[in-house]
Amino acid sequence: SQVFPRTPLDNICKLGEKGTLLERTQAILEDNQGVCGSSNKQFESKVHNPWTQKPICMPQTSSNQTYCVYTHKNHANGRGITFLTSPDVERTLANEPYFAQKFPPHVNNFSNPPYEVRNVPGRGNGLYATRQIELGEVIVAETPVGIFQSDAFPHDKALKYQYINAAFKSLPSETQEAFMKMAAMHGGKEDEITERIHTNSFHGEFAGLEHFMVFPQTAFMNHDCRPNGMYFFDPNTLIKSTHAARTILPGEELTINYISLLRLHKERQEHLLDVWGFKCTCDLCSASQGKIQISDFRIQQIRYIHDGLADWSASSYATIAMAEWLIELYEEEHLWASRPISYVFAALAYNGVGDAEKARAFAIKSLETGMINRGVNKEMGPGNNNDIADMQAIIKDPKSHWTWMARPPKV
Ligand SMILES: C[S@@+](CC[C@H](N)C(=O)[O-])C[C@H]1O[C@@H](n2cnc3c(N)ncnc32)[C@H](O)[C@@H]1O
Repeated sequence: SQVFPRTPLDNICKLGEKGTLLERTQAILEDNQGVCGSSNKQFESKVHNPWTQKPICMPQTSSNQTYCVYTHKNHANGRGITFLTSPDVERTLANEPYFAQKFPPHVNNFSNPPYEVRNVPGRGNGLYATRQIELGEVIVAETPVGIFQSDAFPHDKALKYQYINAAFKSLPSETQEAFMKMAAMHGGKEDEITERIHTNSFHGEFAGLEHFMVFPQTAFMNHDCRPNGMYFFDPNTLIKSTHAARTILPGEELTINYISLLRLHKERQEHLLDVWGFKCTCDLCSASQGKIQISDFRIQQIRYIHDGLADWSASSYATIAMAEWLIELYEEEHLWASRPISYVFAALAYNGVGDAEKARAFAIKSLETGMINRGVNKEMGPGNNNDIADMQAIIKDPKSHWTWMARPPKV
């Protein structure tokens, strides 16, 4: 992959060191031209690869940390991307192939989508299928337009808004428009850009540090505790792809999960309220107490079976019957978006007792039903984060996989 030279820190315009807040904000909005004063003029002609404009840095804090706006205006076929992050993180970005890659035509292409935006009282906008969407079909594939290190939101609100606005204003105007179409529903305590970041961001890690990522089209999708969409963020390409987790009929709302699907009702409600700032009104959360209790009971059983099947020690309580039961529980619970996981568990469990045929059949099924949100990603799972590779290995040669006969049948 191509490596770009990084921007040395002293080749950066440090805003906020002088002038009033108004002057500084104005300076940022004027695209950072001549705002650093004459001492920095000597740097102005230098190259800032891979960035298309000169990085803009906050004044350093007492901890000597600074955060800067780094923008690539042409990224992903002209959509643009801006980072508000630390120079340490930026150093690692410069080694990533994000800026050299060619994007497939469906990425950031929102013409002729299989959905329309509709407004539903109580939930704001959402995406609704305008035709049948098949299992696995791509619904949205897009790159983030803004990536903000979570630590880069200082308590000094004026300073925070100044730099967040500078990041926003550095994006192409069409991308700014898409950004402003996102909902601002996080309590109204922040400015309009920050409010949108808090309402719509997904978490991601860059250089091991937490960042908020903004995907304006995916952001139209409401949360559902039993969603019909599943997504995967590929850290190597920065593409977030959302796919149908089952056949979706015309008129159905397209939904994703903002949080883990295996939390109990109360845990989900609390988390969505505390972190996302809304009370979930999805079908499951709006169901009768009886239905919610049955769902919670299934989730508890799923968690128990997961723990057993993930334990490959001699004292594990896992059985093959549990693996079969797990698949039924996922079906009954309508956990389409994570259903492939149940097949992964079953494939490994059958391989563990030396049933190659069943192991292979479930491995195939896991790949057929999606595995989208597994990708090369982490999260919980049967012991490692290489589910796809594991399933492919079992399909190819079950006996060469480490689980082969690793759990002889109990007598
Ligand atoms: C990422 S946005 C989703 C799109 C948004 N509805 C809009 O109008 O653009 C997240 C916001 O949508 C609303 N929302 C999403 N899922 C919801 C749900 N299950 N129940 C209630 N409100 C929901 C909440 O206001 C939340 O802050």
